[in-house]
Order: sequence, then structure tokens, then C-alpha cells
Amino acid sequence: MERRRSNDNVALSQPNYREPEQSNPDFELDPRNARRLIRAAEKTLPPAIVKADASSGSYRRQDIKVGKVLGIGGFGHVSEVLSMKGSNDMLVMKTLVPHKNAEHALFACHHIAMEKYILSQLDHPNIIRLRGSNKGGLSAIAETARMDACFLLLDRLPETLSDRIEHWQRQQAKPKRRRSFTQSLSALVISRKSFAQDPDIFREKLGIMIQIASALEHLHSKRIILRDLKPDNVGFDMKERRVVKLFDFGMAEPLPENVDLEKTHDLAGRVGTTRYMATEVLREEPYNVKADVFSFSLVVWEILTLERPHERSSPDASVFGERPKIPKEWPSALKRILQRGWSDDLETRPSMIEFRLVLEDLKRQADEESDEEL
Ligand SMILES: Nc1ncnc2c1ncn2[C@@H]1O[C@H](COP(=O)(O)OP(=O)(O)OP(=O)(O)O)[C@@H](O)[C@H]1O
Repeated sequence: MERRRSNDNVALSQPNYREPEQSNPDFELDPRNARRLIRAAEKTLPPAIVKADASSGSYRRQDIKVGKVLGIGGFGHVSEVLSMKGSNDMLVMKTLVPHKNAEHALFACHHIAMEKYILSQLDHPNIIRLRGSNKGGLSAIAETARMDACFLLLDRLPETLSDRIEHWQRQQAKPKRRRSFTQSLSALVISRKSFAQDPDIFREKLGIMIQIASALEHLHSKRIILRDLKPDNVGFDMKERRVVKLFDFGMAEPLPENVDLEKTHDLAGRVGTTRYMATEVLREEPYNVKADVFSFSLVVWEILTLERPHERSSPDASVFGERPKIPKEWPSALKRILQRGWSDDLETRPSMIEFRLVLEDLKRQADEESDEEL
């Protein structure tokens, strides 16, 4: 995974945020600015996160040898780990890079501290695992006056869902191999039942959607809103390429223990990526975990059609009532759950459990149809 498919606008609270683009940055900071930055970060982050950040982590930067940069995000760099004391796993190191704008640098610090805090609470087969972090968290930046003194160690993911979608697009464009008459006939029967999709790819897609749903269900059970679900943030396992790993939790929002999950909350608006953002988040209205259900519905539609939502209009088209077109041959259960999933009305939107059950039912039917054809 070494590139990004799109330069979709990643919105923070401020619309003109730009990504750091240097592939070989100078990580050094002026020591006074470094101390000022970390003081500001500690003042503005929730106290529980500051406490967890300071007490976690045990790795020293000098014990880890990193290789090439694999990806540049809005907040920092992800590089391959070449060697590290005590581990032979294929890992990556996520670090921050200096930002010219002080406010952006502060956002970057929030992003990495939040990602660490959230990942350290999660244990799910479809969520990337945090394998380690630097000793002292953000305070290491103030101590060393280097932005890369603060880092996360994560499993290396070879591919994202965006890459997989491009792969399916290429396969779809390929001329079909000539088949025997009986093969063509049975393929036709399956593809009618699987609404004109290649039956094997259709089942693979359902498997992927179910795993994403299960990861979101786990997050919601931990009172966390992901807020940035999109194909660029869904990866696949290094060894088992059918296993999904959700990653990039820097935009996630943990809700306090005492709040009612059914109710909406006054949270920062326009957080995430505009194209996949729920309408209430775009409108800067109160929201809850159902914001992820909206984004998930758009991702499901994208997986099945291989088209990006609102590609021919503007990325914020949802806020003007626009929704992707659902092909009429799709099963009615799928049509219904998608329409509910991207509804403006939060009570109409299903929970991730309900969504997963519908997808599992479709997968069962597709598996049975494929067994019948053998
Ligand atoms: N675990 C990983 N294995 C391999 N490559 C990765 C991994 N995590 C991230 N990357 C690469 O690095 C890029 C940036 O990572 P990530 O999205 O986590 O950073 P970010 O600063 O949070 O970015 P964003 O602007 O998307 O929020 C990704 O687009 C991807 O190409």
C-alpha cells in the first residue's frame, strides 16, 4: 500500500486544511516551539487521554530502523519498519511531521494521541492492532524537539479497499475467457441471482462488507464513533488477503460512559471526509454512532457498483438530498437497508447489528446458490 487513490477532501473543523506533502521532511523543531506545542496539546486534549498518553509506550526511536515512506496522510508519515528489537512482525511506524501552521500541528498531536488511546482499547479481528508506541507519548516531542519522537507501531497492511476496488474494476473491464456452453449457462444463472455480478467476486464483496460491519459494531459497543469510514481507511491483512483491517482512528470520537448512545450529542461538525460524511455531520448538527451507518451505506454501494458516490456531482451532494442510484435488480432487502442507512432521519437508520444481519443473510443465499450450481 504505497499510494492514495483519491485526494478526497479530508475535512477537519476548518475547511482549508492541507495535507503535508514532503516525502523527506526535517523532523526537527525549535525547542521552544516544541514545548509550546505540547503544552497546548495537553491543555486541549481530554485529561483521560493526556494521562493515558503519558503513561503508555516503551519503545525508543533509536531501537527501530525504518525504511521507505509508505504513505503520507493529513497528519504525518507512515514508514516501513526494517528492524526492531523484540519483534519480527511486518510493522509500520506512524509519526508526525512538522506543520507550518501551529493549529495544524496541534491537530496532528490530537490525531496521534486519539488514535493511540482508541486502538489501545480495541481488540477485534477486523481492526488494526497497535503493536507499540514511544515511551512518554507526546511529551517526547517536547523533550527531543523532534516531531518523529512520537510514534505508533502498527501492523503493515499491503492493500486498501480502494486498491481492491481498482482491481475489481480492471477485472470487470477484461474481456471474458471463452467458456463452454454449459459453463456459460450456469454462470448466467448465478449471475442473474447475484444481480449481474461475478458470483465469486460478489461473495468476496459480501464477506468484506460483513467484516467492516462487524468492526463498526464493535466500535459502537465501545461507545466510539469512527467518523471517517471510507475505502482508503479499510485495509487487508498481510497474510490473509480476505481479512479486513480497519485503520486510521485519528478522527474517532469516544463518547463518555454516562451518555445515552441513542441520543445525539454536540460534537465537532464536518469531521471526516466530505464524500462519505453523514448529512448531520456536514450540517454541523448534533449526531451519534449512526453517522458511521450513513458512511457505511455509501461504502457498500461503492463496493457493489465500483463507482464513487457523487462522482458526477459535488462531494457534499448528500446535504442537498442527493443519494446514489440503486440498480432496480438489486435484492429488495439490500435496497431497503441502503435507503434506511443513508436516510436523513437517524431513527430510520439501522444499527450496525441490523445491517450486518441483512448482509449475512444475502451471503448465505449467495453461498447456497453457488453450492447448487456445483
Ligand atoms: N498499517 C499500514 N500499513 C501500510 N501503509 C499504511 C498503514 N497505515 C497507513 N498507511 C499508508 O499511509 C497513508 C497515511 O496513513 P493514515 O491514513 O493512517 O494517516 P493520516 O495522517 O491519519 O491520514 P488521513 O489524512 O487519511 O487521516 C495511508 O493512506 C496509507 O497509504
